[in-house]
Amino acid sequence: MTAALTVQSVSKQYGAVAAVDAVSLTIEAGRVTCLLGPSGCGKSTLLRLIAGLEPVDAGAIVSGGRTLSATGATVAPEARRVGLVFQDYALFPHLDVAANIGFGLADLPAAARRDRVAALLDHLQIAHRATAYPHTLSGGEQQRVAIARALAREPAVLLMDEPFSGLDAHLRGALRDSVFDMLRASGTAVLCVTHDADDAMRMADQLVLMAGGRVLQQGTPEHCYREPASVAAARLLGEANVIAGVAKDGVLSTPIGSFPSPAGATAVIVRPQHLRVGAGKANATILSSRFVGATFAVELDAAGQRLMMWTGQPRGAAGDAIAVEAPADMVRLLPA
Ligand SMILES: Nc1ncnc2c1ncn2[C@@H]1O[C@H](COP(=O)(O)OP(=O)(O)OP(=O)(O)O)[C@@H](O)[C@H]1O
Repeated sequence: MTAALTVQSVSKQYGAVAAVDAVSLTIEAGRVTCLLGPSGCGKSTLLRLIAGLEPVDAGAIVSGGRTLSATGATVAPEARRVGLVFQDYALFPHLDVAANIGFGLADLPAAARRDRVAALLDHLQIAHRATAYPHTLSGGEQQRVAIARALAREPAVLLMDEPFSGLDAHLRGALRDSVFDMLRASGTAVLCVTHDADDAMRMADQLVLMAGGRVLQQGTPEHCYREPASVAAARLLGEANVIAGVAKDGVLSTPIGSFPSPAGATAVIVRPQHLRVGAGKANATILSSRFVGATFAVELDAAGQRLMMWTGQPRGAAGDAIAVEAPADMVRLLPA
C-alpha cells in the first residue's frame, strides 16, 4: 500500500480543550479511511489541520515526501494537493454544474479545462446536468458535483466531512457504495469523517476510531468490530455487553460461562447478537423482551449484571429463567 499522507503525532489545542491530541494515522492511495467518533471528539479539527486551514501545535503532516504542516510551518491549502468536500457541499449558487467543477482550474488552458470538466462530469455520471444550477439539483447530484469539483485539481488526498448527512436514508446507501467504489478506482486516498457507525463500516477499508481528541483504535472494520481495543472502541461500532467475572488460574468465570484468560482479564465484551440460549442450567432472568423488527431485544439480569441479547425468536417473558451463553470465539477479553 502507498501512503498518500501521514499524520505524525499531531496535536491542536483550543484554550483548555485538546481538540486533537497526539494523533497518528496513515491515509493510503486507492483506499477509504473513515474517521468515526462522537460529536466533539476532534474529527473536523483533524480534517482542517490536514487541509491546512489551521496550523498544528505539535507533530507533522507529510505527503509525497513533503512536510505540509509542522510547528510554525503550514503549507497553504491550495498548495497541498488535498481536496475538501464540505458537509453542505458549498457549491457556488451563481455558477452552473460545469463551471462549479472547473472553478479551480483557471490556470489551465481553456481546452484542457473543458476536457477535464467533461471527464469528471462523465465519471461522476452528472453530464446530463452540466448546465443546471445548484438549487435545481437533488442532494445526491449536489454531492457528486462537490466531489467532482474537489477532484478537478487531482488531489492526492480527498477529505470529506459527513458527506452523507444531508441525504435521506434510502438514497444514502446506494450513493455511498457507488461514490466510494468510484473514488477507490480513481486511486485517490480518501479520508471521510462520520459519526454514523453503519456508514463507516460499510464504506471504510480502514477505520480510525476517535474519542476525546485521541485515536482509540485503527484497523479494518471487521478487526475493530470483532476485536475492540476497549469498551469505548467497542461501543462506537454498536451495542456491546461488558460482563465482569472472576479471574483465577488462567480462567475467567463470568455469569454466562468461563473463558481461558492467560493474561488475567477481569471482564469480557460480547455483542448482543452473540449471546444465545444455551442447553445448561438457567443463569439469568428475563427483565423484558421487545420485538424491534429484525430481532427481539431481550434484556437480562445475570447474577446482578444487566445484559442485552438479540435473538431471532421470542425467548420468554419478564420473570422467566433462561440459560444464556456465548461462543468463546465471539467473546473478547478486556485487557486487565
Ligand atoms: N475554533 C475553535 N475554537 C474553540 N474550540 C474549538 C474550535 N473548533 C473546535 N473546538 C473544540 O474542539 C473540540 C473538537 O471539535 P471538532 O469540531 O473537531 O469535533 P467533531 O468530532 O468534528 O464534532 P462534530 O461531529 O460535532 O462535528 C470540541 O470540544 C470543540 O468545541
